[in-house]
Amino acid sequence: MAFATSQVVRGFSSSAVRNVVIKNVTIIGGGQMGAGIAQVAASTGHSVTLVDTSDDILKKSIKTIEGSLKRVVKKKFADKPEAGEEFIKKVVQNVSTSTDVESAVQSSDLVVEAIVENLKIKQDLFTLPQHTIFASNTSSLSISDIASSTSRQDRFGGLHFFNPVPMMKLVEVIGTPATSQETLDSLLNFSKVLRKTPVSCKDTFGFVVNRLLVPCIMEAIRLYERGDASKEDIDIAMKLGAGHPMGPLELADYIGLDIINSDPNNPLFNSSDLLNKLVAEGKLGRKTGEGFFKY
Ligand SMILES: CCCCCCC[C@H](O)CC(=O)SCCNC(=O)CCNC(=O)[C@H](O)C(C)(C)COP(=O)([O-])OP(=O)([O-])OC[C@H]1O[C@@H](n2cnc3c(N)ncnc32)[C@H](O)[C@@H]1OP(=O)([O-])[O-]
Ligand SMILES: NC(=O)c1ccc[n+]([C@@H]2O[C@H](COP(=O)([O-])OP(=O)(O)OC[C@H]3O[C@@H](n4cnc5c(N)ncnc54)[C@H](O)[C@@H]3O)[C@@H](O)[C@H]2O)c1
Repeated sequence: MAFATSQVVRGFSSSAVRNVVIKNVTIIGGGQMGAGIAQVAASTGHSVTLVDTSDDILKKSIKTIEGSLKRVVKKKFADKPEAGEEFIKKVVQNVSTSTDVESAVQSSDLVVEAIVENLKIKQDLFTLPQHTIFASNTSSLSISDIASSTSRQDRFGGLHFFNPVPMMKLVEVIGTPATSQETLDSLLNFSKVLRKTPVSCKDTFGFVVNRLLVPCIMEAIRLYERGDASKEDIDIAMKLGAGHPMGPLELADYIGLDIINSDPNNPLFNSSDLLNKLVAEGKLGRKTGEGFFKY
């Protein structure tokens, strides 16, 4: 770990901020989001350790990263396919895997948690070395609640990426009242090093994007559930009428219906019988081959 002074970091008016230079990153959870975060961190020269509960899952995560990198290099190295192959090799070499969370975090400057959306499981994760910054990629849980299980709340924040991580430019950086300025600066700076655009947000429910996006998705589900419009027409309407790249039902499948439904009792998100039924049947969207649509 080292400290750096960088000029104006978005969201802060001071002309010089002190932040931890992040080189070694541990990502816990190698699913859709964890694999994507590992990929962008490794692509920008970080040494990444990806942690999950089994070697089989981790093998799948590396396959996902390789598949996504192939799509990235197809455009980036269109004229130089050999350089593209070399780039993929280098990035994959920057990623090691582990099922032992305690040892994986020992030399980390930053740990990003991207495991299942469950407060208790997130809180139970582990104890960390002193200097490490801990960040959660939670979609909807309170960062303060997750941090409350640790005695390191000054070095704890939210780092909320968007799916698919390699393509989506935004990162929401969330501070709680206990998060130190140095931690916030470090997370903002890290996001920029990943070539993302960070925005700052307080630890408020859904942060910015999900506070606005999830009610839209839920209204789309209810429209369909009531039979007001077909699922295809709802998606076409929002693509062509509102300029969204995906319709809300296609996007729900893309995110994962279990993730959308992870806080069904929240009045802001107000779940639906149809969504509960699909999740209960294991129809979680693209990742299981069926959600609102079949894949
Ligand atoms: C209460 C709980 C809350 C629940 C909600 C949770 C939400 C969560 O917290 C936040 C979110 O993430 S919200 C969700 C936020 N997310 C959204 O809202 C996503 C909305 N969707 C989109 O932005 C677009 O549909 C995509 C970018 C996904 C695909 O683009 P498209 O034009 O429709 O289709 P295309 O032509 O196939 O692809 C175009 C280019 O992208 C490339 N590519 C694609 N995937 C790739 C990957 N994984 N890797 C690498 N590359 C990838 C592809 O190769 C192609 O490259 P080319 O070189 O140009 O040929
Ligand atoms: N899916 C999205 O679009 C999206 C977007 C932004 C944020 N998020 C958030 O990111 C997190 C992960 O979501 P996802 O869609 O990648 O889920 P996912 O189901 O694809 O992946 C979760 C991974 O975590 C692993 N895991 C579970 N418990 C673990 C533990 N104790 N230790 C190590 N690994 C463990 C699982 O094996 C799985 O591989 C959630 O908090 C979610 O709310 C999701």
